[in-house]
Amino acid sequence: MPHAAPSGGNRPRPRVLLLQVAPPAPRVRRLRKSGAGAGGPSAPAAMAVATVAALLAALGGALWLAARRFVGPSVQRQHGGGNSGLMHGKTVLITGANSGLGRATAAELLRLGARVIMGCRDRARAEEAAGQLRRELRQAGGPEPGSDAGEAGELVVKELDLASLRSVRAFCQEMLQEEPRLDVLINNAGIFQCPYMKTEDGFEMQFGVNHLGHFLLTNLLLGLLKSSAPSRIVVVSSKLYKYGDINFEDLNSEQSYNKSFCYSRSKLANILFTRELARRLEGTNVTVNVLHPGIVRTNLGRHIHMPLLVKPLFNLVSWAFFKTPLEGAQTSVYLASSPEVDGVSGKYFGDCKEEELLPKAMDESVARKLWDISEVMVGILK
Ligand SMILES: NC(=O)C1=CN([C@@H]2O[C@H](COP(=O)(O)OP(=O)(O)OC[C@H]3O[C@@H](n4cnc5c(N)ncnc54)[C@H](OP(=O)(O)O)[C@@H]3O)[C@@H](O)[C@H]2O)C=CC1
Ligand SMILES: CC1=C(/C=C/C(C)=C/C=C/C(C)=C/C=O)C(C)(C)CCC1
Repeated sequence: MPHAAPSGGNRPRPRVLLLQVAPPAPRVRRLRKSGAGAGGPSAPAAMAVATVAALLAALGGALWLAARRFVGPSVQRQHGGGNSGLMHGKTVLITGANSGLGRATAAELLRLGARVIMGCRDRARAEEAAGQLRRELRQAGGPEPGSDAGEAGELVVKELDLASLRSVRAFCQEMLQEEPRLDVLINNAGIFQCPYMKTEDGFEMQFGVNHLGHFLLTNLLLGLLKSSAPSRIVVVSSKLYKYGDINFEDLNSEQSYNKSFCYSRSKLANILFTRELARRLEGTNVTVNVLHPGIVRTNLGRHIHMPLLVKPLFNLVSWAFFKTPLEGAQTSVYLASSPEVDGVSGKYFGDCKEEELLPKAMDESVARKLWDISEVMVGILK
Protein backbone atom coordinates (compact mmCIF):
# COMPACT_ATOMS: atom_id res chain seq x y z
CA MET A 1 0.00 0.00 0.00
CA PRO A 2 1.47 3.37 -0.85
CA HIS A 3 2.03 5.91 1.89
CA ALA A 4 0.78 9.44 1.49
CA ALA A 5 3.36 11.93 0.28
CA PRO A 6 3.92 15.37 1.75
CA SER A 7 1.62 17.99 0.24
CA GLY A 8 2.59 20.32 -2.57
CA GLY A 9 1.93 23.20 -0.22
CA ASN A 10 4.37 24.49 2.36
CA ARG A 11 2.82 22.73 5.42
CA PRO A 12 4.11 19.18 5.98
CA ARG A 13 1.29 16.67 6.25
CA PRO A 14 1.47 13.63 8.58
CA ARG A 15 2.70 10.64 6.63
CA VAL A 16 0.15 7.86 6.71
CA LEU A 17 1.47 4.35 6.26
CA LEU A 18 -1.49 2.16 5.32
CA LEU A 19 -0.45 -1.17 6.84
CA GLN A 20 -1.88 -4.52 5.83
CA VAL A 21 -3.20 -6.22 9.10
CA ALA A 22 -1.59 -9.63 8.62
CA PRO A 23 -3.34 -12.80 9.92
CA PRO A 24 -1.71 -14.31 13.14
CA ALA A 25 1.13 -16.83 12.58
CA PRO A 26 0.02 -20.58 12.56
CA ARG A 27 1.84 -21.32 15.89
CA VAL A 28 -0.25 -18.69 17.67
CA ARG A 29 -3.45 -20.10 16.10
CA ARG A 30 -2.58 -23.66 17.40
CA LEU A 31 -1.97 -22.35 20.94
CA ARG A 32 -5.22 -20.43 20.85
CA LYS A 33 -7.23 -23.60 19.85
CA SER A 34 -5.79 -25.58 22.81
CA GLY A 35 -6.67 -22.69 25.10
CA ALA A 36 -3.00 -22.30 25.99
CA GLY A 37 -0.86 -19.32 25.03
CA ALA A 38 -0.20 -16.00 26.72
CA GLY A 39 -3.92 -15.09 27.05
CA GLY A 40 -3.69 -12.81 24.02
CA PRO A 41 -6.91 -11.28 22.50
CA SER A 42 -9.31 -13.60 20.65
CA ALA A 43 -9.73 -13.26 16.84
CA PRO A 44 -13.09 -11.38 17.10
CA ALA A 45 -11.51 -8.97 19.56
CA ALA A 46 -8.55 -8.43 17.19
CA MET A 47 -10.96 -7.68 14.32
CA ALA A 48 -12.88 -5.25 16.54
CA VAL A 49 -9.63 -3.47 17.41
CA ALA A 50 -8.66 -3.26 13.72
CA THR A 51 -12.09 -1.89 12.78
CA VAL A 52 -12.02 0.72 15.55
CA ALA A 53 -8.47 1.69 14.49
CA ALA A 54 -9.66 2.12 10.88
CA LEU A 55 -12.64 4.20 12.00
CA LEU A 56 -10.40 6.40 14.19
CA ALA A 57 -7.99 6.85 11.25
CA ALA A 58 -10.90 7.86 9.02
CA LEU A 59 -12.24 10.24 11.69
CA GLY A 60 -8.78 11.74 12.11
CA GLY A 61 -8.54 12.08 8.36
CA ALA A 62 -11.92 13.79 8.15
CA LEU A 63 -10.92 16.26 10.87
CA TRP A 64 -7.60 16.92 9.13
CA LEU A 65 -9.42 17.44 5.85
CA ALA A 66 -11.76 19.94 7.50
CA ALA A 67 -8.82 21.79 9.01
CA ARG A 68 -6.85 21.71 5.77
CA ARG A 69 -9.69 22.69 3.47
CA PHE A 70 -10.94 25.58 5.59
CA VAL A 71 -7.65 26.96 6.86
CA GLY A 72 -6.82 28.07 3.37
CA PRO A 73 -5.32 26.82 0.11
CA SER A 74 -2.19 24.78 0.75
CA VAL A 75 -1.14 24.69 -2.88
CA GLN A 76 1.34 27.24 -4.13
CA ARG A 77 0.27 27.70 -7.74
CA GLN A 78 2.92 28.41 -10.32
CA HIS A 79 3.28 32.08 -11.23
CA GLY A 80 0.98 33.12 -8.39
CA GLY A 81 -2.13 31.65 -9.94
CA GLY A 82 -2.69 34.76 -12.05
CA ASN A 83 -3.49 34.83 -15.77
CA SER A 84 0.05 35.93 -16.45
CA GLY A 85 -0.01 35.09 -20.15
CA LEU A 86 3.40 33.47 -19.60
CA MET A 87 2.55 30.67 -22.03
CA HIS A 88 0.91 32.91 -24.66
CA GLY A 89 1.82 31.75 -28.17
CA LYS A 90 3.09 28.38 -26.86
CA THR A 91 1.62 25.02 -27.95
CA VAL A 92 1.50 22.26 -25.33
CA LEU A 93 0.53 18.61 -25.92
CA ILE A 94 -0.66 16.70 -22.83
CA THR A 95 -1.41 12.97 -23.04
CA GLY A 96 -4.28 11.76 -20.86
CA ALA A 97 -5.53 15.32 -20.31
CA ASN A 98 -9.20 14.43 -19.71
CA SER A 99 -8.69 13.20 -16.14
CA GLY A 100 -6.77 13.71 -12.92
CA LEU A 101 -3.31 15.23 -13.18
CA GLY A 102 -3.46 15.74 -16.95
CA ARG A 103 -6.73 17.64 -16.67
CA ALA A 104 -5.40 19.84 -13.86
CA THR A 105 -2.19 20.48 -15.80
CA ALA A 106 -4.24 21.50 -18.85
CA ALA A 107 -6.30 23.89 -16.73
CA GLU A 108 -3.21 25.60 -15.30
CA LEU A 109 -1.43 25.97 -18.65
CA LEU A 110 -4.63 27.18 -20.33
CA ARG A 111 -4.87 29.84 -17.63
CA LEU A 112 -1.30 30.85 -18.47
CA GLY A 113 -2.33 31.42 -22.09
CA ALA A 114 -1.09 28.23 -23.77
CA ARG A 115 -2.72 26.50 -26.74
CA VAL A 116 -3.34 23.10 -25.11
CA ILE A 117 -3.77 19.96 -27.19
CA MET A 118 -5.44 17.15 -25.23
CA GLY A 119 -4.20 13.77 -26.55
CA CYS A 120 -6.91 11.42 -25.28
CA ARG A 121 -8.11 7.95 -26.15
CA ASP A 122 -11.82 8.55 -25.63
CA ARG A 123 -13.17 11.54 -27.59
CA ALA A 124 -16.43 11.75 -25.59
CA ARG A 125 -14.62 11.93 -22.25
CA ALA A 126 -12.11 14.36 -23.71
CA GLU A 127 -14.78 16.70 -25.15
CA GLU A 128 -16.63 16.60 -21.81
CA ALA A 129 -13.46 17.53 -19.93
CA ALA A 130 -12.68 20.28 -22.45
CA GLY A 131 -16.14 21.76 -22.00
CA GLN A 132 -15.71 21.77 -18.22
CA LEU A 133 -12.27 23.39 -18.52
CA ARG A 134 -13.66 26.15 -20.73
CA ARG A 135 -16.50 26.78 -18.28
CA GLU A 136 -14.15 26.83 -15.29
CA LEU A 137 -11.89 29.32 -17.05
CA ARG A 138 -14.85 31.62 -17.81
CA GLN A 139 -16.06 31.36 -14.21
CA ALA A 140 -12.56 32.22 -12.98
CA GLY A 141 -12.85 35.40 -14.95
CA GLY A 142 -10.57 34.35 -17.77
CA PRO A 143 -11.76 35.25 -21.29
CA GLU A 144 -13.03 32.49 -23.62
CA PRO A 145 -10.05 30.26 -24.57
CA GLY A 146 -8.80 31.17 -28.01
CA SER A 147 -10.71 34.43 -28.09
CA ASP A 148 -8.62 37.42 -29.08
CA ALA A 149 -10.20 39.17 -26.10
CA GLY A 150 -7.41 38.36 -23.71
CA GLU A 151 -4.71 36.21 -22.26
CA ALA A 152 -6.35 32.78 -21.94
CA GLY A 153 -5.23 30.02 -24.21
CA GLU A 154 -7.00 27.64 -26.57
CA LEU A 155 -8.12 24.03 -26.06
CA VAL A 156 -7.90 21.38 -28.80
CA VAL A 157 -8.99 17.72 -28.51
CA LYS A 158 -7.21 15.04 -30.58
CA GLU A 159 -7.57 11.26 -30.33
CA LEU A 160 -4.55 9.31 -29.14
CA ASP A 161 -4.56 5.74 -27.79
CA LEU A 162 -1.14 4.88 -26.39
CA ALA A 163 -2.11 1.19 -26.35
CA SER A 164 -2.07 1.21 -30.16
CA LEU A 165 1.07 2.06 -32.16
CA ARG A 166 -1.21 2.57 -35.17
CA SER A 167 -3.10 5.26 -33.24
CA VAL A 168 0.17 6.87 -32.09
CA ARG A 169 1.45 7.02 -35.68
CA ALA A 170 -1.85 8.43 -37.01
CA PHE A 171 -1.88 11.04 -34.24
CA CYS A 172 1.68 12.13 -34.98
CA GLN A 173 0.97 12.33 -38.72
CA GLU A 174 -1.96 14.65 -37.96
CA MET A 175 0.17 16.72 -35.59
CA LEU A 176 2.94 17.15 -38.18
CA GLN A 177 0.40 18.13 -40.84
CA GLU A 178 -1.60 20.57 -38.71
CA GLU A 179 0.69 22.01 -36.03
CA PRO A 180 3.36 24.54 -37.00
CA ARG A 181 5.05 24.23 -33.60
CA LEU A 182 5.24 22.19 -30.40
CA ASP A 183 6.80 23.97 -27.41
CA VAL A 184 6.03 21.44 -24.67
CA LEU A 185 5.21 17.70 -24.74
CA ILE A 186 3.88 16.33 -21.43
CA ASN A 187 3.92 12.52 -21.30
CA ASN A 188 1.31 12.26 -18.55
CA ALA A 189 -1.10 9.42 -19.42
CA GLY A 190 -0.83 6.27 -17.38
CA ILE A 191 -2.48 3.08 -16.20
CA PHE A 192 -1.97 1.60 -12.73
CA GLN A 193 -2.07 -2.06 -11.61
CA CYS A 194 -4.61 -3.30 -14.14
CA PRO A 195 -5.33 -7.04 -14.57
CA TYR A 196 -2.99 -8.75 -17.06
CA MET A 197 -3.87 -7.35 -20.48
CA LYS A 198 -1.97 -6.77 -23.71
CA THR A 199 -1.98 -3.76 -26.00
CA GLU A 200 -3.04 -3.97 -29.66
CA ASP A 201 0.60 -4.72 -30.48
CA GLY A 202 1.02 -7.48 -27.86
CA PHE A 203 2.82 -5.53 -25.12
CA GLU A 204 1.97 -5.90 -21.41
CA MET A 205 -0.55 -3.05 -20.93
CA GLN A 206 1.27 -0.97 -18.28
CA PHE A 207 4.66 -1.22 -20.05
CA GLY A 208 2.96 -0.56 -23.38
CA VAL A 209 0.95 2.52 -22.37
CA ASN A 210 3.20 4.09 -19.74
CA HIS A 211 6.51 3.57 -21.62
CA LEU A 212 6.39 2.21 -25.19
CA GLY A 213 3.48 4.35 -26.45
CA HIS A 214 5.14 7.50 -25.11
CA PHE A 215 8.52 6.32 -26.49
CA LEU A 216 7.13 6.18 -30.05
CA LEU A 217 5.11 9.39 -29.63
CA THR A 218 8.14 11.34 -28.43
CA ASN A 219 10.42 10.01 -31.17
CA LEU A 220 7.92 10.85 -33.91
CA LEU A 221 7.46 14.42 -32.57
CA LEU A 222 11.16 15.12 -31.95
CA GLY A 223 11.57 16.90 -35.30
CA LEU A 224 8.76 19.33 -34.49
CA LEU A 225 10.12 19.88 -30.98
CA LYS A 226 13.60 20.62 -32.39
CA SER A 227 12.25 23.09 -34.96
CA SER A 228 10.32 24.79 -32.13
CA ALA A 229 13.38 25.02 -29.83
CA PRO A 230 13.81 26.11 -27.14
CA SER A 231 11.23 23.45 -26.27
CA ARG A 232 10.59 21.02 -23.44
CA ILE A 233 9.52 17.45 -22.75
CA VAL A 234 8.02 16.59 -19.34
CA VAL A 235 7.64 12.94 -18.27
CA VAL A 236 5.34 11.94 -15.39
CA SER A 237 6.80 9.03 -13.45
CA SER A 238 6.26 7.96 -9.83
CA LYS A 239 8.11 7.31 -6.57
CA LEU A 240 7.05 3.70 -7.02
CA TYR A 241 9.80 3.34 -9.66
CA LYS A 242 11.92 2.27 -6.69
CA TYR A 243 10.25 -1.14 -6.62
CA GLY A 244 10.75 -1.97 -10.29
CA ASP A 245 13.56 -3.30 -12.43
CA ILE A 246 13.98 -3.85 -16.16
CA ASN A 247 13.90 -7.60 -16.80
CA PHE A 248 15.01 -7.69 -20.42
CA GLU A 249 14.15 -11.42 -20.61
CA ASP A 250 10.44 -10.85 -19.97
CA LEU A 251 9.49 -7.21 -20.63
CA ASN A 252 5.89 -8.24 -21.40
CA SER A 253 5.58 -10.36 -18.23
CA GLU A 254 4.57 -13.45 -20.21
CA GLN A 255 6.37 -15.73 -17.76
CA SER A 256 4.78 -14.17 -14.65
CA TYR A 257 2.66 -11.10 -13.95
CA ASN A 258 2.72 -8.96 -10.83
CA LYS A 259 0.59 -5.85 -11.39
CA SER A 260 2.41 -3.72 -8.79
CA PHE A 261 5.84 -4.70 -10.02
CA CYS A 262 4.90 -4.07 -13.65
CA TYR A 263 3.64 -0.59 -12.80
CA SER A 264 6.90 0.15 -11.00
CA ARG A 265 8.86 -1.22 -13.99
CA SER A 266 6.98 1.10 -16.35
CA LYS A 267 7.72 4.09 -14.10
CA LEU A 268 11.41 3.16 -13.88
CA ALA A 269 11.37 2.93 -17.70
CA ASN A 270 9.99 6.51 -17.78
CA ILE A 271 13.05 7.70 -15.85
CA LEU A 272 15.62 5.70 -17.84
CA PHE A 273 13.99 6.95 -21.07
CA THR A 274 14.22 10.55 -19.85
CA ARG A 275 17.90 10.31 -18.98
CA GLU A 276 18.86 8.60 -22.26
CA LEU A 277 16.79 11.10 -24.26
CA ALA A 278 18.44 14.01 -22.43
CA ARG A 279 21.84 12.65 -23.49
CA ARG A 280 20.72 12.34 -27.10
CA LEU A 281 19.22 15.86 -27.10
CA GLU A 282 22.36 17.62 -25.85
CA GLY A 283 23.00 20.71 -27.95
CA THR A 284 19.51 20.77 -29.54
CA ASN A 285 17.97 23.24 -27.06
CA VAL A 286 15.24 20.67 -26.38
CA THR A 287 15.21 19.70 -22.69
CA VAL A 288 13.55 16.69 -21.05
CA ASN A 289 12.88 16.17 -17.31
CA VAL A 290 10.92 13.66 -15.27
CA LEU A 291 8.87 14.06 -12.10
CA HIS A 292 6.79 12.32 -9.44
CA PRO A 293 3.58 14.15 -8.41
CA GLY A 294 3.28 12.57 -4.92
CA ILE A 295 0.14 10.57 -4.15
CA VAL A 296 -2.85 12.27 -5.76
CA ARG A 297 -6.59 11.68 -5.56
CA THR A 298 -7.41 10.82 -9.18
CA ASN A 299 -9.01 7.98 -11.15
CA LEU A 300 -5.72 6.08 -11.30
CA GLY A 301 -6.87 3.69 -8.59
CA ARG A 302 -9.77 2.45 -10.75
CA HIS A 303 -8.33 -1.08 -10.98
CA ILE A 304 -7.82 -1.37 -7.19
CA HIS A 305 -10.50 -3.63 -5.72
CA MET A 306 -11.16 -3.50 -1.98
CA PRO A 307 -13.77 -5.07 0.29
CA LEU A 308 -17.02 -3.07 0.12
CA LEU A 309 -16.70 -1.75 3.67
CA VAL A 310 -13.07 -0.70 3.34
CA LYS A 311 -13.46 1.40 0.19
CA PRO A 312 -15.51 4.24 1.80
CA LEU A 313 -12.97 4.42 4.64
CA PHE A 314 -10.09 4.54 2.17
CA ASN A 315 -11.98 7.13 0.19
CA LEU A 316 -12.21 9.29 3.31
CA VAL A 317 -8.53 8.78 4.11
CA SER A 318 -7.63 9.67 0.52
CA TRP A 319 -9.59 12.94 0.78
CA ALA A 320 -7.53 13.88 3.80
CA PHE A 321 -4.04 12.69 2.96
CA PHE A 322 -3.77 12.53 -0.84
CA LYS A 323 -2.92 15.64 -2.83
CA THR A 324 -5.61 17.25 -4.96
CA PRO A 325 -5.00 17.06 -8.74
CA LEU A 326 -4.25 20.81 -8.66
CA GLU A 327 -1.53 20.24 -6.05
CA GLY A 328 -0.19 17.17 -7.87
CA ALA A 329 -0.02 19.06 -11.18
CA GLN A 330 2.23 21.88 -9.93
CA THR A 331 5.51 20.12 -10.76
CA SER A 332 4.32 19.33 -14.30
CA VAL A 333 3.32 23.00 -14.74
CA TYR A 334 6.64 24.14 -13.25
CA LEU A 335 8.73 21.99 -15.61
CA ALA A 336 6.54 23.02 -18.56
CA SER A 337 6.63 26.78 -17.95
CA SER A 338 9.09 28.07 -15.37
CA PRO A 339 12.08 30.13 -16.54
CA GLU A 340 13.91 28.65 -13.52
CA VAL A 341 14.48 25.39 -15.43
CA ASP A 342 15.53 26.92 -18.78
CA GLY A 343 18.30 24.68 -20.09
CA VAL A 344 17.87 22.06 -17.29
CA SER A 345 17.65 18.51 -18.69
CA GLY A 346 17.75 14.89 -17.55
CA LYS A 347 16.72 15.68 -13.96
CA TYR A 348 14.12 14.15 -11.56
CA PHE A 349 11.77 16.49 -9.67
CA GLY A 350 9.25 16.32 -6.82
CA ASP A 351 7.25 19.30 -5.45
CA CYS A 352 9.05 21.58 -7.94
CA LYS A 353 12.47 20.69 -6.56
CA GLU A 354 15.19 18.44 -7.98
CA GLU A 355 15.47 15.11 -6.15
CA GLU A 356 18.04 12.32 -6.05
CA LEU A 357 17.49 9.05 -7.93
CA LEU A 358 18.42 5.52 -6.89
CA PRO A 359 21.50 4.14 -8.74
CA LYS A 360 19.31 1.76 -10.79
CA ALA A 361 17.57 4.78 -12.33
CA MET A 362 20.96 6.32 -13.20
CA ASP A 363 22.39 3.22 -14.95
CA GLU A 364 23.40 4.48 -18.41
CA SER A 365 24.01 1.03 -19.89
CA VAL A 366 20.51 -0.19 -18.88
CA ALA A 367 19.02 3.07 -20.22
CA ARG A 368 20.79 2.62 -23.56
CA LYS A 369 19.79 -1.06 -23.81
CA LEU A 370 16.14 -0.17 -22.99
CA TRP A 371 16.23 2.53 -25.68
CA ASP A 372 17.60 0.11 -28.31
CA ILE A 373 15.06 -2.61 -27.45
CA SER A 374 12.21 -0.06 -27.37
CA GLU A 375 13.15 1.12 -30.89
CA VAL A 376 12.78 -2.44 -32.15
CA MET A 377 9.54 -3.08 -30.21
CA VAL A 378 7.80 0.03 -31.62
CA GLY A 379 9.17 -0.48 -35.12
CA ILE A 380 11.46 2.54 -35.35
CA LEU A 381 14.34 0.15 -36.01
CA LYS A 382 13.60 -2.95 -38.06
N1 LIG B 1 -2.47 9.55 -8.86
C1 LIG B 1 -1.30 9.31 -8.26
O1 LIG B 1 -1.21 9.16 -7.03
C2 LIG B 1 -0.06 9.21 -9.08
C3 LIG B 1 -0.08 9.28 -10.47
N2 LIG B 1 1.09 9.18 -11.16
C4 LIG B 1 1.09 9.26 -12.63
O2 LIG B 1 0.32 10.38 -13.04
C5 LIG B 1 -0.12 10.17 -14.39
C6 LIG B 1 -1.57 10.60 -14.53
O3 LIG B 1 -2.37 9.69 -13.80
P1 LIG B 1 -3.61 10.20 -12.91
O4 LIG B 1 -4.03 11.55 -13.35
O5 LIG B 1 -3.26 9.96 -11.49
O6 LIG B 1 -4.72 9.10 -13.27
P2 LIG B 1 -6.07 9.20 -14.11
O7 LIG B 1 -6.50 7.78 -14.27
O8 LIG B 1 -6.99 10.20 -13.54
O9 LIG B 1 -5.59 9.76 -15.56
C7 LIG B 1 -4.86 8.91 -16.41
C8 LIG B 1 -5.04 9.45 -17.81
O10 LIG B 1 -4.32 8.59 -18.70
C9 LIG B 1 -5.21 8.24 -19.75
N3 LIG B 1 -4.90 6.96 -20.37
C10 LIG B 1 -4.92 5.73 -19.82
N4 LIG B 1 -4.64 4.80 -20.75
C11 LIG B 1 -4.47 5.48 -21.93
C12 LIG B 1 -4.18 5.09 -23.27
N5 LIG B 1 -4.07 3.81 -23.62
N6 LIG B 1 -4.08 6.05 -24.20
C13 LIG B 1 -4.23 7.35 -23.88
N7 LIG B 1 -4.51 7.80 -22.63
C14 LIG B 1 -4.62 6.86 -21.68
C15 LIG B 1 -6.57 8.17 -19.08
O11 LIG B 1 -7.59 8.17 -20.07
P3 LIG B 1 -9.05 7.58 -19.71
O12 LIG B 1 -9.74 8.64 -18.91
O13 LIG B 1 -9.69 7.35 -21.06
O14 LIG B 1 -8.83 6.30 -18.95
C16 LIG B 1 -6.51 9.43 -18.25
O15 LIG B 1 -6.80 10.56 -19.04
C17 LIG B 1 0.14 8.68 -14.70
O16 LIG B 1 1.28 8.56 -15.54
C18 LIG B 1 0.44 8.08 -13.33
O17 LIG B 1 1.35 6.98 -13.43
C19 LIG B 1 2.31 9.02 -10.54
C20 LIG B 1 2.36 8.95 -9.18
C21 LIG B 1 1.19 9.02 -8.35
C1 LIG C 1 -8.05 7.52 -4.16
C2 LIG C 1 -8.99 6.35 -4.16
C3 LIG C 1 -8.55 5.07 -4.21
C4 LIG C 1 -7.14 4.68 -4.21
C5 LIG C 1 -6.26 5.17 -5.07
C6 LIG C 1 -4.85 4.86 -4.97
C7 LIG C 1 -4.35 4.04 -3.85
C8 LIG C 1 -3.99 5.35 -5.89
C9 LIG C 1 -2.59 5.17 -5.79
C10 LIG C 1 -1.83 5.60 -6.79
C11 LIG C 1 -0.39 5.51 -6.75
C12 LIG C 1 0.26 5.11 -5.53
C13 LIG C 1 0.28 5.81 -7.84
C14 LIG C 1 1.68 5.85 -7.85
O1 LIG C 1 2.31 6.07 -8.90
C15 LIG C 1 -9.51 3.93 -4.22
C16 LIG C 1 -9.00 2.83 -3.33
C17 LIG C 1 -9.60 3.41 -5.64
C18 LIG C 1 -10.88 4.34 -3.70
C19 LIG C 1 -11.38 5.57 -4.36
C20 LIG C 1 -10.42 6.72 -4.05
